[in-house]
Amino acid sequence: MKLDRYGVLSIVVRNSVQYFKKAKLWGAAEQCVAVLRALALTAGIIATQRFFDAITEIGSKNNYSYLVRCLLTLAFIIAAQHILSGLGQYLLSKISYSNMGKFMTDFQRKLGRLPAETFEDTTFLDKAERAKECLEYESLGHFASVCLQLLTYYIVLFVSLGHYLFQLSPILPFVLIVSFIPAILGQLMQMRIFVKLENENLPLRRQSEYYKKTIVDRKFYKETRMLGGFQFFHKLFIEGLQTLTQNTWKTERKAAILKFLLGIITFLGLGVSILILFQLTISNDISVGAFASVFTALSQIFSIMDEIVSTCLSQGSETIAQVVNFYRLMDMEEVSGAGGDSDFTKGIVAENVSFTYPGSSKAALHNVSLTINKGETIAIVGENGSGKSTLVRILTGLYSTYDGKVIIAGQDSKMTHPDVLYTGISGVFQNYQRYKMTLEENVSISDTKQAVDYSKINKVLQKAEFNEKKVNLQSMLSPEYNGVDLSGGQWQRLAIARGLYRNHSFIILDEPTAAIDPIEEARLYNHFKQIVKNKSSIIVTHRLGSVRLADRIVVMDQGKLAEIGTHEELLAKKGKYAAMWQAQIKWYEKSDVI
Ligand SMILES: Nc1ncnc2c1ncn2[C@@H]1O[C@H](COP(=O)(O)OP(=O)(O)OP(=O)(O)O)[C@@H](O)[C@H]1O
Repeated sequence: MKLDRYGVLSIVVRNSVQYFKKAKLWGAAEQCVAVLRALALTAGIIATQRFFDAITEIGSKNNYSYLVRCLLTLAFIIAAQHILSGLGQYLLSKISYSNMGKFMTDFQRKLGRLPAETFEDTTFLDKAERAKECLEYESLGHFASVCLQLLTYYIVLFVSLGHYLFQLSPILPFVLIVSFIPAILGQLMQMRIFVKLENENLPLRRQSEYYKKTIVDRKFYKETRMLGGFQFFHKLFIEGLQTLTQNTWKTERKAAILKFLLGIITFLGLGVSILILFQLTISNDISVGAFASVFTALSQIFSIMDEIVSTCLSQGSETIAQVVNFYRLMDMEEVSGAGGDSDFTKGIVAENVSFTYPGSSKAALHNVSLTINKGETIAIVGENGSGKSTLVRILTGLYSTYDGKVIIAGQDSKMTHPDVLYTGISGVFQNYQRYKMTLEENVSISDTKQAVDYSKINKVLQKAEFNEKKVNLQSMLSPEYNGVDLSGGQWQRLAIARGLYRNHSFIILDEPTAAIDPIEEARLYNHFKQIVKNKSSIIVTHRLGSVRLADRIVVMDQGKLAEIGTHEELLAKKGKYAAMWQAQIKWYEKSDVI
């Protein structure tokens, strides 16, 4: 029989093995302590019985030394129980923290090795978010710990305690277990109710969190205030919160009634167990000491059973879905490919490339063929959604699940490892990052494999015309960390400097210039063309004044390469480019850029 890779048993075994691999000797120590805790608990009940028996017999036997020995044994066992319990807690938290870090590292490494296009898939992003939550709440460690404790603590406890009770009366362990069945059923029903509640509440909670952000988050608040959106978002936030509270309250009420009814049945079971004990004592089948020890231990036994059900069944079954999601993600196929040496004199060649985003039914690119020669600057223009950025991502080797063929610097992008492809490629994209770090780090982060080259940082900042006087290389660029913020335009120049700092033979500017006016952008791009002389480059923009000096211009339309040629050739063609140029020419009329 073949085991389902994501079935409960497989996942329990896999997660426990991972837990042990990460915790090593500490994990073995934790389980040994769990066995000793279980044995100490049973030993405590037996020692209590012996102690009570010794007291009841003291009048007839006068055996004081035996009584003292029983008392000392009991005291020793109780002390051992406390020490073992503390040790167990210590080991659990020690392993939890160190394992959480190790699982998190595995997870981050895995994300780093997944194909870039995976991150365009919203269902994947949702799964990754849930896997992150699973790690943050230490669910993997807790789940492994619960499963292992089931073996090393609860089973050992039940065998040892059950054996003791069975010796007193074979019916006693049976009654205890039967009287606990309603509690098990109750927990299962509660679990279902709460899982349903969680499924209903999850999207509502995310939405409410989002509305809260629109009011208080730095990214949103300016627009929210300016547009007078506070009341609107606040109302949505309150409505969401009310629905969440109502749902929770209804479920809690249902669960409380259920718990109360089942509690009565369990209480009756407890009563029956006491009656049996009483009967056994009266008929001299068990000693008074045995009655006293089991009677005092009954509530402890019940709370242990309750613990098993709530920890193992309830928490365990809630967590398993998260754990399965985590391992499914960890099993996702990674980017792979051969090594090799890139040769950028061979340029970049795309042949009949088509691409559809994961989860999308419409192709973003259809049959695009394009060659970029060494030292050539290609501009890509086209309307919103025409496929410019997608084409760039494929030409730089970021996406590899396309149809057709792409050869980057002599390497087939589907067969070559991305690390090889990215060597020699640099880029600045629309949503470039504003790192909350120093100016120096913000630039040098694009080439962390080399030692920081300060003169190169200054040079690229100059080339990108970054001229913010109030900062130096060590200035922290974030008001949140007592630093300064830059204007949108300066951030864009800084992003271009970052792109130039990285060693490259092929560079892409994918519209990082929206915060710069059209004339300034055109000037910057013309300057850029001089900087990247002898290197292949791509400029993506909507503003045609910036692309006039490109060696060739590619016009994208609905995922297809509609036109290609120099500015003059495309104007002469009187096609899409010529129409776009006519529409924009007035932007540049009074400037000497074009
Ligand atoms: N993550 C995604 N999932 C599904 N479809 C996407 C995704 N990203 C882009 N698309 C779609 O692919 C097509 C091409 O998008 P792309 O971003 O390449 O266009 P673009 O020309 O760069 O647009 P813009 O000028 O607005 O940046 C569009 O129809 C877009 O809706």
